[in-house]
Amino acid sequence: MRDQPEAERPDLTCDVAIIGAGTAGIAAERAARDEGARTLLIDPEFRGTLCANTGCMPSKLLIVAAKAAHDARRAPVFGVQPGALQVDGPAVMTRLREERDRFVAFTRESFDDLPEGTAITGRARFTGPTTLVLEDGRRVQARAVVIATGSTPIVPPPFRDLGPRVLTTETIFELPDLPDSLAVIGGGPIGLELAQAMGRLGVAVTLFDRETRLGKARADDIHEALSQAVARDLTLCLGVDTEARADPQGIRIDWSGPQQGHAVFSHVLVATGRAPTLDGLDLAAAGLELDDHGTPVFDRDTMRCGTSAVFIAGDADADAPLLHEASDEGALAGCNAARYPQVRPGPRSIPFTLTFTDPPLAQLGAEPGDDTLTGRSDYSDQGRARAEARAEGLVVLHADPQGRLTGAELCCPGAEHLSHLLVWAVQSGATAADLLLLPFYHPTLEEGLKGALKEICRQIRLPQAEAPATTCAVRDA
Ligand SMILES: Cc1cc2nc3c(=O)[nH]c(=O)nc-3n(C[C@H](O)[C@H](O)[C@H](O)COP(=O)(O)OP(=O)(O)OC[C@H]3O[C@@H](n4cnc5c(N)ncnc54)[C@H](O)[C@@H]3O)c2cc1C
Ligand SMILES: NC(=O)c1ccc[n+]([C@@H]2O[C@H](COP(=O)([O-])OP(=O)(O)OC[C@H]3O[C@@H](n4cnc5c(N)ncnc54)[C@H](O)[C@@H]3O)[C@@H](O)[C@H]2O)c1
Repeated sequence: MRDQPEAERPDLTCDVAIIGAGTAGIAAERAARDEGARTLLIDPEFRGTLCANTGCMPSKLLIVAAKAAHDARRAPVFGVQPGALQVDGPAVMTRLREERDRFVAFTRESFDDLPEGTAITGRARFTGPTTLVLEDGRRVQARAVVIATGSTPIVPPPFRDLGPRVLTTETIFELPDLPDSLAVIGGGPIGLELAQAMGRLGVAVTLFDRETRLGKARADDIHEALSQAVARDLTLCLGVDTEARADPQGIRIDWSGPQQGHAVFSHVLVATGRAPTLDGLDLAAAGLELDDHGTPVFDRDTMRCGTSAVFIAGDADADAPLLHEASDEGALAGCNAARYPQVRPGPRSIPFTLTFTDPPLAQLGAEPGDDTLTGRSDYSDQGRARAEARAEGLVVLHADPQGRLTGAELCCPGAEHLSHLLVWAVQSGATAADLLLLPFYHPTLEEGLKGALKEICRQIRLPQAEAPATTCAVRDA
């Protein structure tokens, strides 16, 4: 530094500068510090993670309120009469925000544990391969940089500039009351989860998507189960183009394609995807190679961008925009940034997505190939699901020619838990026969997996023996 002219001398120096204090950035900072690096964690707001503020947690809080309404509405199936159902919209939104704020406070408290001088408030942009400048003019020089700037909702042109009735996940959780009616544009995880929850809370919801496939469901029968389920709570309008304009009563949506029509909604939720937050970072100054979408080209085993000293993690890399991936990628990026130039590949978990509809949609592992074995379990008459009056959907398991499980698709009651068991089984290298030898308690949703596991075993003559203690004959003896 000493031979740099004073005007170019950095105000702040460190081994690893992390841009963005969300889940990925927090994990990167911790991992780099654990490796002995001097770190700076830079964020304009330090408001806590997206997950806690406007992502996973508030969306799940809305979903649990919707579940309470749904359970009350279907209680008469069991002979239980809860009386006339009333949903208190302001109370739903108040509880959501109170609980959300608790989660946010926890993520903010983690900033208090940072070593003094580590948290730097400001918006960063590159001025060179490992140099940054903050809005207030402070210059930062690092040995390596981690980009962990997250993502931002995409709002297509027809929905821009129509005022506060057009919502994104940045604004929907701030509503003082539930909307009277809601058009949801986009049937990905965000659109599906929030549309079904709002529908169950009594909001008249129509979900529009320009594609005919919801939630990127990979298998036709899984998609069929999902769309049948959500269509009970809302109106589906798929494969259509939408136009929007302001109307005295709200927002008018005109749609065209296989179906045509128009309607006025009090609010519109735009859930048409999220883009990495890379604008304003001046990636050109960092000299990074960019893909067609302007995202740095990086190695997902090391999180390194090309041959540079820049690493990327979380939604910013547009690879797998999920909480557990942001956390894992952050840790890997931070570790490698601290060790730079000694960069090593880190472990990556197998692909796993879970959309919290009811029933949930879960997909894990690789897509099936030509030699993939498949086994199915039908949940439309599964014992425990039937007892709970929610028997529907199916599980499809995939295995390699030796019977080793490689992936699964689920849309059935309990899929969020069943898919966890299955992803653990896949990651541990278990075969279908191995799982059949494990205990299955009765009567559970897990028992429903046996049909699919046996079908795989039959195809390659693997033993279909079950763990003896779980068979009725032994239990009854
Ligand atoms: C409604 C919704 C529901 C979701 N539900 C789930 C779910 O159930 N399960 C799941 O696994 N995932 C879910 N996700 C996805 C998950 O929330 C994200 O993948 C994850 O939170 C991304 O973390 P991140 O660290 O990449 O980004 P963030 O937490 O957004 O952090 C990015 C940080 O970068 C900062 N920043 C941006 N630009 C700059 C700059 N120039 N300089 C300095 N700082 C900057 C921002 O201020 C921010 O603090 C959901 C997302 C949404 C929107
Ligand atoms: N449970 C979870 O894990 C969870 C929940 C919510 C969000 N997320 C994460 O957030 C990310 C973003 O979610 P998302 O649902 O916004 O995005 P997405 O990209 O997954 O889905 C967007 C949907 O909008 C549709 N679409 C795009 N442009 C459109 C247009 N102009 N008109 C009509 N439809 C249009 C697409 O066909 C697609 O179905 C997801 O990829 C996921 O990783 C995860």
